[in-house]
Amino acid sequence: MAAQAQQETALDSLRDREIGVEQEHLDRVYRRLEEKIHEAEFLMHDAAQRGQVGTPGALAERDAQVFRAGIHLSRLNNEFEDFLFGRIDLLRGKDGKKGPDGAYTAVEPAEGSVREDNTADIAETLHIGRIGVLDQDYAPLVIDWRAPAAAPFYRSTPVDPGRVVRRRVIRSKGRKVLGVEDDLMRPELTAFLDGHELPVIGDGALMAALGQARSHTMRDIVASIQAEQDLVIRAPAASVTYVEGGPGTGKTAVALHRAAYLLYQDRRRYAGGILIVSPTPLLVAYTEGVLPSLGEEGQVAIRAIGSLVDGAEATLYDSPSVARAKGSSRMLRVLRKAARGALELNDSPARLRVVAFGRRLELEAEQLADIRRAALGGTAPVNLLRPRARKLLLDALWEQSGAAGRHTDPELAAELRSSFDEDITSEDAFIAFLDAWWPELTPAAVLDAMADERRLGRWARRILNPGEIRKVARSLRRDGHSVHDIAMLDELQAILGAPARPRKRRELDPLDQLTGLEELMPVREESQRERAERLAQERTEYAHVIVDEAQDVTPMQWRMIGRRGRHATWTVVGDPAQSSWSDPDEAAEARDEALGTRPRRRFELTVNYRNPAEIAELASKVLALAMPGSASPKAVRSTGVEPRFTVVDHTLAETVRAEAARLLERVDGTVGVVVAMQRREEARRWLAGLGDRVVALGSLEAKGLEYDATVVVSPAEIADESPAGLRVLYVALTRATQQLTVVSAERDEPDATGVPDLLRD
Ligand SMILES: Nc1ncnc2c1ncn2[C@@H]1O[C@H](COP(=O)(O)OP(=O)(O)OP(=O)(O)O)[C@@H](O)[C@H]1O
Repeated sequence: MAAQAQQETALDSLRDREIGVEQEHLDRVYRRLEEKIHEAEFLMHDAAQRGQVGTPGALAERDAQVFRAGIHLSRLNNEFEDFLFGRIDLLRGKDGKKGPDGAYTAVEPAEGSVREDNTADIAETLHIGRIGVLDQDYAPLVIDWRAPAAAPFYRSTPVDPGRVVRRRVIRSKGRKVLGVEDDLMRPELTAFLDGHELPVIGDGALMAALGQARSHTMRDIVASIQAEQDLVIRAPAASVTYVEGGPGTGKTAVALHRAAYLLYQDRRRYAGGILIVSPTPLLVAYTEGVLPSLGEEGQVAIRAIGSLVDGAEATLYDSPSVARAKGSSRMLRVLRKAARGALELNDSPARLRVVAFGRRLELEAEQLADIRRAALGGTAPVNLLRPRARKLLLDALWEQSGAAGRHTDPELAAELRSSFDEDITSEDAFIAFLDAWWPELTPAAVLDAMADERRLGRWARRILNPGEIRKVARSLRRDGHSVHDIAMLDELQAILGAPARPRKRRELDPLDQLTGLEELMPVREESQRERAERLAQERTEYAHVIVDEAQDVTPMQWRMIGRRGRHATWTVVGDPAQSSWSDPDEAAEARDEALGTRPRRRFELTVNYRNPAEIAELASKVLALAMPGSASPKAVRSTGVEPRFTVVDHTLAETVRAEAARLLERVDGTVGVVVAMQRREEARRWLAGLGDRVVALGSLEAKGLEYDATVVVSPAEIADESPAGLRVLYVALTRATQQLTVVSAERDEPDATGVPDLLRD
C-alpha cells in the first residue's frame, strides 16, 4: 500500500511539474498577445488617421495577423476555456525547411533521428491553439489548429506516427492551465527533451471529452479531432466533398470545423460567404456557438432549411403524406402551372376598352386569352413577361386602330406608333386593366391561391392524386408556413422572377476579413455581429455551401439550396440510414442536379463518439430492419449501463414523467424525451415543472441533437408514423451519450422484460 501511495504521489508531482511547464508557456503567450493588442490599437488608430481604413491592400497580412490576435485576446480571456489546447513533440524532419508559420515542414523523420538503441532527441515542440501567435522573432508560440504544421497533432497515430513522439492535450481555463493528458505515438522510443526523458501523463483526452455531461449547446472538438475526421476537415475545397457516416460519427462537428478551416485557408475566396444549412432551428441553436469558439463568425451563416427565404419562417409541420407531395419534384410542375394560372385570379377583366386617336378600341375575352398565351410562351419568369404582354396588347390595339397603313414613310410610321402607345399607356383605364389582367405576382399570393382545392385541382391534374390535392390545399389554408412551404416559396420566386432586389457589389474591405473589430473600434455604429447578420441577409449566393443532415433534404429543397450555391464549392454530410424522406432515390437525383457535374470526393466516418456500445448495439437492431445490410459505426466507449425497458404503468404521461425524473437524478446534464410527432405538444405538458435540463421533442425534431440521457416513448408509434418511420426511430435511439430508457405502450407488444417487439433480437 505504502509503495502504491508513494507511486501516486510521484505521479502527482510529475503531473504538477508538467502543468507548470505548460503554464509557463501559456503565460508567455498571453504576454505576447497583450503586446499585440497594443500594437493593434496603435495600427488601427494610425490607419484610421491616414484615411486608409477600407481600402483594399492597405493592411498587410502580417498586420492582419496582429489584429486578429489582439482582437481575440479579451474574448479568449472571457469566453473560452482552452485557447491553447495541444502540443506535439517531434523528431528532426527530413529536410531543414520551415513553413510560413515558423515550423519545420517535413512530415517524416530524418534518417538517423532515432538512434540504434531506440533513443532519440526531440527536435521541435509545437503548441497548438485556436489562433496562431508568433513571438517577436517570428518563431511560433502557438500554431493555429488549421495550419499545415498542426495537422500531425490530429493525424499522427501509433501506426503511422510521422515525426510525432508525444501528443499532449492541455486543458486550460482563461490564463490557467488545469491539466494535461498525453498519448505516446512512438511508445518504443526513449526520447529526450533538453537532456531529460520525455514524461507521459494520463491516459488520453478523447475519452475524457466524450464522458463529459452535455449541455444544450454543442462544444467544439478542436482538441480531440480524430484522424479520419481531420481528413475531411482539411480536404481541398474544390468541387464537392461528400461525407457519410452513422449517428454520432461527428458529421456535424466536422462540417463546422471545416467551415472554420476553409476560412483560414482562403479568407479572400470565402469573403463570398459560407452557408451551412441545418435541418431544424433546434439544431441551429445547438450548434451556433461552435464557430465563434473556433474564432470564426463573420462570414458563416448557419440557417435552418426553413429559414432560407427572407421574410418567411417555417413554424408548422406537415403530415408525412403532405410533406411527400410538397417536397417531391412533381411539385415543380404544379408550381409552374400555378404561377401562370394565378394570373387569372382576382376577377381578371374579361375585356379591354380604351380610346386612342379619338377611336374606341376593344379587345374581347378570346383575343385577350390568345395574347396571354402568346406572352406566356417560353420559360422566362412570369413577372418579367409583363412588358411583353403589354407590348402584345398594344400591337393588337394598333392593328385594330387601322392607323398602321396611314404612313408609308417608316420614320413617320414609327413616330405615329410611338404616340399611339403613349396615348394608350397613359390612360387610366389601360393602367388599371394591366394591373388586374397581369398583376405582379408574389410567391405568397400564388401559394395562397393554391389553398383553394378546386383551383389546385386544375393546376395539379394528373400530377398529384385527388387525395394529395385535398390535403395539400388544406395544409396551405393554415396560418403560417411549413418547412416544405418555404422551398415552394423559393421555387415560386424563381418561376415568377418577382421583384429582384438590385445586387449590391461589395468592395472587398480588408477590415471585413477580421472578426471582432468592434471591440477595438467602439465608434463603429454597427457591431460586427449585426453587420455580419445584415450581410448574410443580403447575400443570395455563397462561395461554399455545407449541407448537414443531407439525407433529409427533399428534391424541392435541393433546388432551393442549389440556387444559393450555383458557383460554390460544397460539403455535403449525411447518413442515408437516418433519412426521414420516403423516396431516397428521387432525393439523390435532385441532389445530383443541384451539385451539377462537379467531381465528388467521398469520405466515410466510421466511429461513433456519441453512444456507448450498450446503446449503439440496441440501435443497430433497428438499423438492421430499416436498412438491412448496412454497417453500424463502431462505438468507442462503454458505460456498463444497459438500456432500460419499461412499460406504461397507469398512464403514459405518468410513466414518462417518472422515467425522465429518474434519469435527471442519474446524469448531470440534459435529458431528452423523444415522442412521435403527433404527441410533442402533450409531452411538453407531461414534463412541466421538471426543470430546464429536460426537454420533450418530436421524433423529427431530435435530428442531430444529443443528450446525456434519453427516454424514447413507444418505438412502434414512432416507426408507424411515416413510411420512413424505422429510420426515424433509429435517429431517436441514437441521441444519448450515457443512458437510454425505452417506454413501451400496448401497441409496442413488449415481452415479459418490457422489451418491445421492434427491439427484440
Ligand atoms: N473527435 C471528437 N472528439 C470529441 N468529441 C467528438 C469527436 N467527434 C465527435 N464528437 C462528439 O460526438 C458527438 C456526435 O457528434 P456529431 O453530432 O457531430 O455527430 P453526427 O455524425 O452529426 O451525428 P448524427 O448523425 O446523429 O447527427 C458530439 O457530442 C461531438 O462533440
